[in-house]
Amino acid sequence: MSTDENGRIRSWTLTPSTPRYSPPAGAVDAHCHVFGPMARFPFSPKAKYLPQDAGPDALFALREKLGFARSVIVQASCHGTDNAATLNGIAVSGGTCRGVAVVDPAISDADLDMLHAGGIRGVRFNFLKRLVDDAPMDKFLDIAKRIERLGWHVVVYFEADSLDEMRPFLAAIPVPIVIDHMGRPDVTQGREGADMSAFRTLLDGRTDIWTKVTCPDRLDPAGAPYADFVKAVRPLVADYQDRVLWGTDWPHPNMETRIPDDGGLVEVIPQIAPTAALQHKLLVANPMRLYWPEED
Ligand SMILES: O=C(O)c1cc(C(=O)O)oc(=O)c1
Repeated sequence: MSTDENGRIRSWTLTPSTPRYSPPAGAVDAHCHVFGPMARFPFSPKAKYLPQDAGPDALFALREKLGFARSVIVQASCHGTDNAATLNGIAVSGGTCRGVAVVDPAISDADLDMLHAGGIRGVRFNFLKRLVDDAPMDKFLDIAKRIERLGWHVVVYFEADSLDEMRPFLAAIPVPIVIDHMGRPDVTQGREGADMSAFRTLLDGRTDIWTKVTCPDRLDPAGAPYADFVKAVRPLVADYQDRVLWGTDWPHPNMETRIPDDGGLVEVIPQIAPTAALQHKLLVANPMRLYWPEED
């Protein structure tokens, strides 16, 4: 745990290892965040955690070290619905970042257009009670309908025990859906455990539901080298290879007691995607289709 004199938490390591595995050219980290810097981009008064600054410079330095070319910055809950920090990260990236926003349901069409011009390509709906005060499904559905004209998708974050109540909501969404961290299955149940099976049923119901095969550090209680995560997730990558994404999740919000080594997270990639063809889909072809479709 690393908390500074102002009570601000650091949830990422300052000394990540250099991974032995080298991602393919053009690899995309499709799930990471920026925090602040707070002096320019204050956190939301409703934030459930107060992190130290983790701005674009630190993100780009890590990306370089890990061998990634592009990033998708996902608006972190600590910034609420003010996407300025995310837009700043995209703006200073020279075209190498795109983003996913969190929006107030009352947002105007003009403001959605402004987000698009700033590199946003999706909206995130967060259902974790420890992260947000409310998650109004009817209003989220309205947003999902309004972003269709922009060619965006929605990113949904929920936990495995709420999957059943999510099903009708997800079924009503008219745009592609990306599920954060596979809806947090209990990976110790194994590849055919109840959580993974329920999640596969969801993926089987629609061909435009994608998922991020991310966060072994959050999902595998045994920690590195994340053997249970690998066992449960490798078959998922093989079976849904055209709709899986990978990301570091840096700066790992809330992971202050189990800070992962980012290099160690990259080492997991060739274990869940064991061939060059799978790695290319996971790290290049799939995220490019979703976030840089004009280059596809
Ligand atoms: O599980 C988490 O604590 C978490 C939090 C956030 C966020 O605060 O936005 O994002 C994530 O992807 C994961």
